[in-house]
Amino acid sequence: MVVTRRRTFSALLICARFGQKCLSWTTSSRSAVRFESRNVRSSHTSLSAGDIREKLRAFPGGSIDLKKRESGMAVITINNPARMNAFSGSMMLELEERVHELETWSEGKGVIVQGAAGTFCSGSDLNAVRAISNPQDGMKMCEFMQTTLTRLLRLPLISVALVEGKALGGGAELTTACDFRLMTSCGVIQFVHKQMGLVPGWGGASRLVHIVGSQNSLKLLAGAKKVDPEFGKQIGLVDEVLHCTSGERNTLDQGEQWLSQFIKGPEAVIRAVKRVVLSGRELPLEEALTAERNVFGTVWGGPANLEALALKTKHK
Ligand SMILES: CCCC(=O)SCCNC(=O)CCNC(=O)[C@H](O)C(C)(C)COP(=O)(O)OP(=O)(O)OC[C@H]1O[C@@H](n2cnc3c(N)ncnc32)[C@H](O)[C@@H]1OP(=O)(O)O
Repeated sequence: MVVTRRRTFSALLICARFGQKCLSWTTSSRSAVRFESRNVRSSHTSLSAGDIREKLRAFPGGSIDLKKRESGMAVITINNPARMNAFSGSMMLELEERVHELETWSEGKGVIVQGAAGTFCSGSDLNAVRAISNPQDGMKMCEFMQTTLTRLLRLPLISVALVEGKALGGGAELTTACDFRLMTSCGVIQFVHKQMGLVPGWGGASRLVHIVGSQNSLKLLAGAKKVDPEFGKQIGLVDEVLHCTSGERNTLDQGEQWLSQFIKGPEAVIRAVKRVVLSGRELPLEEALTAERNVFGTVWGGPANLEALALKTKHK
């Protein structure tokens, strides 16, 4: 089904207006959004996802773990340390399930994406890549991951990629599917695709251009340039540098502390903030303004607003 940009983004307006109902729209339709020329194509992942799911299932290993905390912060862990947290086929399927869980978590405010055992993610599992190296399967796998990562980025949660160690290939792409990137002083993000005779396919190039601009994206992709924390901050890819400590827990603590400054307060307000930023990021101005008005309507006169008015809050 080919739809115009306007029609696709009317879904975002529905999200803005009805909040929670947006989640059921997103998840029940399992909509994939693909940009083609000036149109947006909204297609069901099931068009091609059925058979690629079967193929992905044939490459098991590792897991994608999700912990949801009462504080409203969740942690996703890419867990396949024997392969530097490369994505096996089953992990791709599990990521989709975890994103679905977060889409339906109405108490959520933030999510951290990290790798297990001191490194982030080395991209797709090269064993699976070799087995599905024909263009048709490659494109289906890409579509599947693009859809999942687009859904991750569009969660009504503030998301952070916590890069400790290496984020390579698809792992580098995954970092761009979060709102923020934190990196330990010994971390590296590298789009190694060119060295593999590839370009990003999980949506990483499109998102990268939005984050660092086309000049920097060309440098990172055409040069397969290693991004260390200093360079990352300079080009706007990295938001904060964390201490490189031994022990995963410590890095996660630092990440949680950093994120907590942005998710303090009632979930309705935090989720509304994410929605207005998301519509500003993805919609043409007129539609973004409409979406913003609709989101505003969900918090104006709401409990947090009334409480602040009653307390005569001063912003000193
Ligand atoms: C659209 C998606 C495009 C993509 O993601 S393509 C994949 C891009 N990624 C890569 O090419 C990563 C290749 N791996 C490497 O460069 C190095 O292994 C890496 C990550 C720098 C780590 O180097 P070292 O610290 O020296 O460790 P190592 O090489 O001994 O690796 C430890 C074990 O992990 C394995 N591994 C690492 N990355 C993998 C991957 N992507 N798929 C499958 N296995 C992978 C590696 O083979 C090794 O296993 P083993 O101990 O030899 O059995």
